Amino acid sequence: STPIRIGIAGYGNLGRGVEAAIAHNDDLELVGVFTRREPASVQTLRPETPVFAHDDLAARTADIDVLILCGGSKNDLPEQSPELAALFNIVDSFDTHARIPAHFAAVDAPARAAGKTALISSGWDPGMFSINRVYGEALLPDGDTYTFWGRGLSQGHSDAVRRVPGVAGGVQYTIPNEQAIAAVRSGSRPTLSTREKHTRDCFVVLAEGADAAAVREAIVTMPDYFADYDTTVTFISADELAQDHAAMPHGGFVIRSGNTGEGNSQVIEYSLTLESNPEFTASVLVASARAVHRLNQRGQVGAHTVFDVAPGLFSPKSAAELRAELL
Ligand SMILES: NC(=O)C1=CN([C@@H]2O[C@H](COP(=O)(O)OP(=O)(O)OC[C@H]3O[C@@H](n4cnc5c(N)ncnc54)[C@H](OP(=O)(O)O)[C@@H]3O)[C@@H](O)[C@H]2O)C=CC1
Ligand SMILES: N[C@@H](C[C@H]1CC(C(=O)O)=NO1)C(=O)O
Repeated sequence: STPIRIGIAGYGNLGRGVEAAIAHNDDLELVGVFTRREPASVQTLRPETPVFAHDDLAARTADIDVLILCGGSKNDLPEQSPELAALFNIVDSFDTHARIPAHFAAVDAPARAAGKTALISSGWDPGMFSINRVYGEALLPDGDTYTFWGRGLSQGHSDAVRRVPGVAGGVQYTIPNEQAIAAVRSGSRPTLSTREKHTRDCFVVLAEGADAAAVREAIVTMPDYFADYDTTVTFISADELAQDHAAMPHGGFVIRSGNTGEGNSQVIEYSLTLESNPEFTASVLVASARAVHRLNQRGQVGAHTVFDVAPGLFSPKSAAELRAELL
């Protein structure tokens, strides 16, 4: 059958991961990368990948079935997703949880008006972890849900750090509280505040002439990202960042601990162990692009989240094949 033609909007860790992931999916074809920078300055994973200017997108609506947005959630996606949802079927990984309802509304209107389909906030959290939280609550109404991440590199928080004025580069690691995890695993269903579950460690390269105290304050007080956590900021050199912080492992798990009928304890757990956060997230985004293409073919326009997508739509297999092989 005809391959699904994919565009990548924004080429960072995630964009590179999508470029790699498309090569693992025979039913997908990469049209090219679209960047706000000078196209010739962008080094892609595969030399044959075409690179275009972001502004060329408006002229390419007939060439792309689904555009995967790989910009940062802090500043890029709030602007790009609504704008591009009016031109293309899109997938994004928007992960500023507190703002997902507003982002959904901002994308839904232009998508509907254009007869396009959007899937926002795909990935693993939000995304695969969200799906498992909703299953846990639906299956075990008498229960509590817990999510733990790391220790690992959060791309959303790292992007947010890099957008702070005076920051030349940086990463953020999320560290789970081991006592909190033990309490959850004991089945005691503890009440835990955001601050009691994780701490956040930032490693930052200061821009020339920037004020370290002002940068630290801007990070640790940042709403929706750091304000609710005990956060450290350590200043390092650009060489240390390149040498010691290039890998992007991550992972975590969702637990639903509940009780059924005659008081029996039931526990559901879904976990991820990721050597590369961006490559795994990209794998979810390309499967999401397949689902969005099918939803649009069925006339299901407007914004969607992973809660609105039947699991089979993520698979390249037909419904009949899935029934025969995976049911
Ligand atoms: N839902 C989920 O589970 C997950 C979501 N995410 C989301 O993915 C987002 C993107 O993460 P990530 O790819 O790591 O972010 P990056 O900082 O690597 O890239 C973000 C954007 O910055 C621009 N950019 C990239 N490199 C450079 C550079 N050297 N100089 C200038 N600009 C550059 C690119 O746009 P352009 O090419 O147009 O310049 C790119 O799209 C995160 O903000 C996070 O919110 C990530 C992981 C999981
Ligand atoms: N969206 C996260 C994916 C997970 C990781 C995370 C965290 O460490 O706070 N929250 O959700 C990311 O950008 O990496």
